[in-house]
Amino acid sequence: KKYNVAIVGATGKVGETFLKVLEEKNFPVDKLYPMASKKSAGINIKFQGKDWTVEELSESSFDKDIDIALFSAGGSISLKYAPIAREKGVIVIDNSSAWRMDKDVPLVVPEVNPEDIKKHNGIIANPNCSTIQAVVALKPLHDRFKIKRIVYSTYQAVSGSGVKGIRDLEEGLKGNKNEFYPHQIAFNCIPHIDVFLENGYTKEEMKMVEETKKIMNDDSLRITATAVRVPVISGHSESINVEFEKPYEISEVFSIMDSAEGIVLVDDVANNKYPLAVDAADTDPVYVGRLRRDESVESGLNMWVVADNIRKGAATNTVQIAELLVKYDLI
Ligand SMILES: O=C(O)CCCc1cccc(C(=O)O)c1C(=O)O
Repeated sequence: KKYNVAIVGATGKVGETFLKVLEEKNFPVDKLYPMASKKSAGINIKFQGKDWTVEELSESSFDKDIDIALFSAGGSISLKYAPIAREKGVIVIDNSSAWRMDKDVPLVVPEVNPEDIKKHNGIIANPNCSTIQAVVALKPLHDRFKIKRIVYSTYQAVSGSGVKGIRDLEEGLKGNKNEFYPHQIAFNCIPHIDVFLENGYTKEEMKMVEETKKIMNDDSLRITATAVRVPVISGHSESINVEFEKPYEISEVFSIMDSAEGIVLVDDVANNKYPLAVDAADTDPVYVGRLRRDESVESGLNMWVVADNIRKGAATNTVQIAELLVKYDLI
């Protein structure tokens, strides 16, 4: 069977990666409907050996025979158009935060909570990139040792902000002033991603806290986060400290990580081997390393987790969700 797929935000960084990953995975697409804002309408897109024309997104865009719509065009577009698409019988997989915490919307990472997809009511949410890579690494350990507390510290690539963030870094490195970030990102670290909230955290930090609990289906988890922008183009790196309910052996952690789905263990510090953003760029795995006991608590562990924020962090995870719909015969 082949499916008619709409791509909302087809010309953005994530949108173009949706297309790249759909092709790489040979997803069975019959008709492609690339959609974007007026300024991108008319652009030609080559996909699976054919030419497709970008149409301007409108309220009637979903009046045709579309099976799945992949959204990555910002929260306001998702809030307005996902319900319109759903009304027409389209299954929406949304990459924005607009629907993630809605109780009727499953928030899915296929390696972590694939079954949740069966509860969908027409909209499925793709988690925040920093959350996705973290829960892929944490889920196998949570299943075995029961996590009680998580401390996230992230080092996030500028591509997470799209082309404007990338340009700020490239221009900044040439000594030109910044346009997009509140401060110079070149030669700097900025502890400010998204907006600040009443509690002094940023939205990016609270996304990690709240989305982790929903995906792991455990509101008892105690989580804190600090999200930092760093002068890297591709690949988010994260230092993750966890405290378990149960005691553990470090050798068992290594074997769990080495065999877990979606994870590549890179941990051989005697030979300077540990996950690096430049190695993760343009690949799909979540890379885990620097595994070591946190001696300051009863049963604690430190790790270093790296992944491509545009691929596994957004586009690949979304396409994997589409593949799950097919696998579970939900479409
Ligand atoms: O900056 C980063 O490194 C990741 C942030 C990704 C992002 C950017 C703008 C808006 C949203 C949003 O959907 O709210 C999101 C998101 O949460 O996926």
